[in-house]
Parts: sequence; structure tokens; C-alpha cells
Amino acid sequence: QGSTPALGFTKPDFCSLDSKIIDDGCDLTFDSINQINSLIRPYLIDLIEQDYFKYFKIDLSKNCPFWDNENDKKCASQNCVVDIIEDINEISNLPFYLKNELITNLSKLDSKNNLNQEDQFLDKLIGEDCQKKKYDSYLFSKDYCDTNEESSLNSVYVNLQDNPERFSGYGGPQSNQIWTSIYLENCFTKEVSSENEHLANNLNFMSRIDDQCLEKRVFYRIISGLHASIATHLSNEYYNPLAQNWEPNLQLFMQRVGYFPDRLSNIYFNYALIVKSILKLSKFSDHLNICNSKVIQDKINKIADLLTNNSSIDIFHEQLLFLEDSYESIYLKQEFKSKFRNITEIMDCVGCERCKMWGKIQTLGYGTALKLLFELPSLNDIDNNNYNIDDYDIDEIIGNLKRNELVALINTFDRISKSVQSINNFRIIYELEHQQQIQNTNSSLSDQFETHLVSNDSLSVNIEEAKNEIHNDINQDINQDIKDEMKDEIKDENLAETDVGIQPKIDKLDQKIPKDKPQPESNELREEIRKSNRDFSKNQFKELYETGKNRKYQSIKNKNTIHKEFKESLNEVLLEFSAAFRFILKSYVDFPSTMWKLTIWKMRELWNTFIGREEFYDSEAYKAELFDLNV
Ligand SMILES: Cc1cc2nc3c(=O)[nH]c(=O)nc-3n(C[C@H](O)[C@H](O)[C@H](O)COP(=O)(O)OP(=O)(O)OC[C@H]3O[C@@H](n4cnc5c(N)ncnc54)[C@H](O)[C@@H]3O)c2cc1C
Repeated sequence: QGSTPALGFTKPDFCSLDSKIIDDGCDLTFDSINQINSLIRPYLIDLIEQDYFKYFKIDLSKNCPFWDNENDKKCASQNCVVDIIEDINEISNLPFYLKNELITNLSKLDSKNNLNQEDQFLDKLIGEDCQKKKYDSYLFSKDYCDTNEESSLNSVYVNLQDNPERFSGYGGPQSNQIWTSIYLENCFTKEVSSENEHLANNLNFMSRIDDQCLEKRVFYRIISGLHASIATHLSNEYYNPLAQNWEPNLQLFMQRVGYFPDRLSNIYFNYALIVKSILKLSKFSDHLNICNSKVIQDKINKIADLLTNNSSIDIFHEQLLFLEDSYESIYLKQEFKSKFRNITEIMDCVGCERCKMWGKIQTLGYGTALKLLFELPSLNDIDNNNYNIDDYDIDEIIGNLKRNELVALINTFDRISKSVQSINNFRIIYELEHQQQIQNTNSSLSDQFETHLVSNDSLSVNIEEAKNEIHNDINQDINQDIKDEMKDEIKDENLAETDVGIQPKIDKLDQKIPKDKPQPESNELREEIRKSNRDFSKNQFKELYETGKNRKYQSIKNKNTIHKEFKESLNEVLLEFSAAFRFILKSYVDFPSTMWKLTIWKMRELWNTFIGREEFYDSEAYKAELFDLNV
């Protein structure tokens, strides 16, 4: 599995998605999202490399709340291990302002409270003033996931940059069970919100209506997009044991994502959803508690500005969901929330720690995005100041955002942005391999034909076979023509009345007709074939051979005519000869009687002379009668 094996290159949809609309609330095309992504990507990388977004607090020891996985084999691969920060003193490369704060904070540590040293350190990243709000907010109810993990005593700090999300080898029935339970959460009591569909249709925002309500489709796309994004990362950073390197594996990507347009589309859908949530967040950035870090605030604002100027409000229409002001709609939203919360908790059942960590970060990231999308007024209303401030507790939603939520949101944005970037890279690799494969096929065909004509190399077996096949066809045609002609002739000559009688003659004739070995081509013909070698095809080859066929046919036909003429002359000679022979034979047969007649004639002449009747003799008359040959 190390290197990328040859692919069956059928053109996949991911090469032609550019101008398509992502749908289900996202009115942008794939291409516009690609463009936005290339613009903001460098700033996003810079942001996640900041200490504030580098460290994440996580409880990796939580039990699976849904089934007993105690006896499940845990992934023992080195790639499943998470390097946790055992000692905060390990972190020596902190920026100056954070180091200062840490020292100040540590000096107050003993007298202040019983929070452990690590908590003190990370809390300092947020800022002392912000801590009260953070702990007060545990009870707020607008969350789409469990946000309390930060306060767990079992939680540890991890440096996300040291634990990249990539191929871990985790798989089989265990991971399958996790994904199955995640997708099973996509069952809602209220299946169709017809009122919502109707409104959405009128707004002309949706091009696809099926038997599911929009909320359910959105829920499914988020999960599937997350699943596809994970698959993209593990294909993009796949361990090649032969090269001992982490590298993109095109075949794996195609099998997991590339050949599934819906999965690709769901990645872009998630991108749109996260971008819209960040756009909303930026509108309330003054409520954000990123204390003591103007640098971080500025960096977030920079990305938000780029997104505002280069994407559109159409990137995601969250206002289309939970539209009705009814009990049903409120219930659907609660269900949506609790099901999403279940998904975040299923992450505790994952048997590979590294996968679990990134699974938890990303589900928390999406949970945070959903909170921003559905618990805040729409962007339009915010921009036009068209909302009742009492309906939305901005301070509670934005001000109480925990550091972990913000870190998860920004890192999830990075994950989905990296997926979009990788898809485009895979597309380039795919096109290159495709081109390479076409070139290889062309040059191998051309080489084979050239070699065959010039040197009869063994590589040309296929062409040789094709050539022989054509010669056989031609010979068969010629033989059949000649057979038919001869058959007619034999019948005409009445030498035999039936086909049975004719057959042995035809068989004999068959043996005389040249069968397989083709006549060598003339120099011109050979040259002609060589010129056309690049576009060699059996049909063209056949065409070129038509000339040969005609010439050969003609030559055999000529031979046949000479043969016939010779036979005719021979017959004539034989006839003459037989007449002569019969003449000679008849002479011999007639000889005694002729001699007898001569003797009688002579004796009568003597007798007549003896008796004195000389006038009786007419020698001319007898001559004519005796010597006129009657054959
Ligand atoms: C939370 C989590 C995080 C993980 N993180 C990593 C990681 O970082 N590195 C790593 O190497 N492995 C990770 N894994 C494992 C990885 O996701 C796969 O489960 C594993 O590689 C086995 O893949 P598979 O081919 O059996 O299909 P799976 O990916 O397990 O998929 C199971 C089935 O779901 C369907 N399916 C697949 N993709 C989609 C989609 N996008 N939308 C809808 N349906 C789909 C298909 O029918 C497929 O057969 C993680 C697993 C989980 C549950």
C-alpha cells in the first residue's frame, strides 16, 4: 500500500465540481470556496500556531457512556499516542508577554486556590479577569456539546502542533461501530418540516428537496463532512513504510472521498458553515474574552475582514433552519442539539487516543459553530441592527465562550480548510498521473509498432498477431474467390456433375493456393505503414493491406489464366495426337485387308492381260478408291 498504485482512471466528479452550488443553505460554488480558502489559508496557519490556539485541555480518560468498551483493544500503534504536556516548564519558548504573566501567576498560586499548576498556566493564557466568567458559565444551556471538560480534574493539556491529525492505522469493527452510532443519531422525531420547506422554496435558496427536512439534511452533512475531512487528512498524511515518509496517498483518497461527490460536497458544506459562524463571531468580537492578547484579537479580525470582503453572506443561510416560531420548531432544535451532544460524547468511545482527541476537538468546534449560527441574530439583521437585543443574550453566548470552544472552533476551521487545500492538491496529483498514464500508453503503443516494423522485436507480438490475422482474412477471401471460380469452371466443363465429384479437385486446388505467409510489402507500402505508425489501428492496417490484397489476387488470377490457356492448347495437341495415333493404328488394322485387295487387284489385272482384256484396266479409278483415307 506504500506507493500509489495505478488507478482505473475514470473521470471522477471532483474534477468538475467547480461551478456547482453546494446547496442546502450554501449558495456558493465550489470554486468560490477554493478561492476564499487560498486567500485566508496563510493567516489561518499563522493563527493556529499561536500559543493561545496551540494548547487544548482534554479528558482522554472518560468512559464511553453508550456501551462497555473496557475490553475493546485499544490502538497500540505509536501513531495513536497523544503526547501530553507533563510539565509546564517544558514549554520554554513562550512569548515574552505570556512568560511574564505565568511567573506572576505562579507566585500567587499557593495563596489563591487549589487549581493545579497546569490550570494556572493555561488560565493565564486567557487572562485573570476572564476566569470568573468562565466558571460561572458552566450552567448555560445554549450549548450543542459538553463544554465542561475543561474543568475536569482528569483533563490534560496537549500541544496540538505536536500531535497532528493523520493516518494512525485505527480501523476495523471498532471504528465502524463508532461511525454507525454517529450516523444513527441522524434520526429525528419530526421528519418533515413542510412549513420550513415551503418558506425555503419561496426564498429560492434551495435547489434540492427530498423526503428529509432541511434540518435533518444539515445534520447529516455535518457528520458526513467531518467523516470525509478525517479521511482526507489520513490520506493526505499517509505513512509510506517503503519511503519511511508521510505523504499523500491518491488511491486511498479516491477510495474514501474522491469517488464520492456527496462526501466532497459535504466537506465544502462544513467549510461554509464554519466561515459563516466566524463571520458572526467577528461582529461581536468586542464581547469576546481573549484577554491580554491584542495580537490574537488582531489576527482573528484580519481573517474575519478577509472573509467579509471576499465571501458573501450567501455562504450559509442558517436562518432557513428552525424557521417556524412554533413548539414543533423549538422541539426540533432541542432534538438537534441533544443529538449533536450525543455525537460529541460518542467520541469518548474511540479506541485510538489521537483520533479521539481530534474527534473531540472537531465536534466541539462544530458545536460552537452551531451555537453561534443558531443562537445569534442573522448577519443581515446584525448589519441592519434589526433585532431585539433582549431576545439574544450576546454576552452570555459570546462572552461566555470558553477558551477550549474558541480553540476548537479555530482549529476545526483549520482542519476543514486543510481538507479543501488537500482536495485541490489531490486534484493536481490526479491530473498529473492521468496525463502520465495517457502518455505511457501512447508511447508504448507507438514504440511497439515502430519496433515491430524496424527490428521485429518481441514487444510487437500484438501487432504481429493483428497482421497475421489480417493476412489470414485476406488469404481466406482470395482462396474462396478462386474456389468459387474454379468450381464454376469445372461445372461448366461438365467434368463432374455433382459437388461430391468436384470436391477432391477443389481440395487439390486448395493445396496449390498460397495460404499464410504474406507477400513482403513493397518499399513504398512499408514506408507508408511506418509513417502511420503513431495512429496505428487494425482498420488502417487493413486499408493499407487492401492494396496488397488486390495485387496478390491479381497475380494468382494471372497464374490461373495461364494454367487454363496451357490446358486448352494441350487439349488441342492431344486431339491432334490422338487423331494421328488413330490414323496409324487404323493403318495397321487395315493393312491385311489392303494387302488382300492389292493382291486381288493385281491378280485380276494379270488374268485380264492373260485372256486379252486390256481395256478393262482403269488405274486412276482404283487409285482413288484404295488410297482415300477414311478416318
Ligand atoms: C472519531 C474518529 C476519528 C478518527 N480519526 C482518525 C485519524 O485521525 N486517523 C486515522 O487513520 N483514522 C482515524 N479514524 C478511523 C477512520 O475514520 C476509519 O474508520 C478507518 O480508516 C477505517 O476506514 P473504513 O474504510 O473501514 O471506513 P470508515 O471510514 O470507517 O467508514 C465506514 C463506512 O461509512 C461510510 N462512509 C465513509 N465515509 C463516509 C462519509 N464521508 N459520509 C457518509 N458515509 C461515509 C462507508 O459506507 C464506510 O464503509 C477515526 C475514526 C473515528 C470514529
